[in-house]
Amino acid sequence: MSNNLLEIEHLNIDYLLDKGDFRAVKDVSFNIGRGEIFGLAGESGCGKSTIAYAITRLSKAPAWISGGSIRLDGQDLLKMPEGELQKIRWKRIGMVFQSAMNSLNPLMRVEAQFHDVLHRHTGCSRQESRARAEEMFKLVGIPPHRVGDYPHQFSGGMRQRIVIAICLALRPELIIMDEPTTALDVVVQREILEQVLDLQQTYGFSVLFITHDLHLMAQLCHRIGVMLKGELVEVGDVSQVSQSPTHEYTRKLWNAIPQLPVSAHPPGVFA
Ligand SMILES: Nc1ncnc2c1ncn2[C@@H]1O[C@H](COP(=O)(O)OP(=O)(O)OP(=O)(O)O)[C@@H](O)[C@H]1O
Repeated sequence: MSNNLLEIEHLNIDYLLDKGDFRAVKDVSFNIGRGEIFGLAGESGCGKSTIAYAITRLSKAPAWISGGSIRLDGQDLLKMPEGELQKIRWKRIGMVFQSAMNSLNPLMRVEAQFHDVLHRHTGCSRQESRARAEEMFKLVGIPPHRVGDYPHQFSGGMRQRIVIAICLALRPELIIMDEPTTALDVVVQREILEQVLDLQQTYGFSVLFITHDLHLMAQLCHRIGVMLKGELVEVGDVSQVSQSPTHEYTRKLWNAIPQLPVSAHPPGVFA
């Protein structure tokens, strides 16, 4: 068994527009190891989210995956029938996007939303999913008795934690986090990411972590890939990419923020 959980090779993604096709992702290749937190950095519009959506083939028109492969445990997700892929989404690959907290259904108690996802993928009963919801609430630091509340009864940070809890409830092997805490204030953001890190260390899932915040990325990730205008221009360990970047653009990115205390702690540990 390869130590890589996810292998992306020569991925090309186009937006098919009236004024002509636009290649947003150009020949991108990278791997994510089992239990690894991999960060994707780069300025707005460089193609990070386009890749995130493509991994579980959630890209919507006019996006078109025009080439390459995305393998999970050796199986090419791009060639898989939709029915099989549906079993992989959430069950093996969890997704937490920036506006995820708004994706909770306002009319349904949180407990019922857990049940929806858990029942669909595992066939579990209401009682079992309630127990699971309570367990997950504890893990993300929300009092378990609140599983019966509606989304509006929680703060934005709590709602984002709930989405993470639902995502983790199925014990996915990979979690894609695209700007998971950008909408939150820095204190809440830090708390949530510390929890994600704890959970990652307990359960050993892999993470694809996408953020504009390089400082945060350097504190959380083991390896980082840097994108520029659709191309992956650099990939390496967090210490190499932050301390001796090989690409001029990566140097510029680091120089644009205050000096980082990266060497003061091992990757994946908050300072
Ligand atoms: N639906 C769309 N139609 C046309 N072009 C799009 C569409 N979605 C994204 N793009 C273009 O594709 C490129 C990559 O966008 P993408 O959202 O992947 O970037 P990003 O790196 O995630 O940016 P951000 O950090 O701001 O979210 C951008 O130039 C964007 O304008």
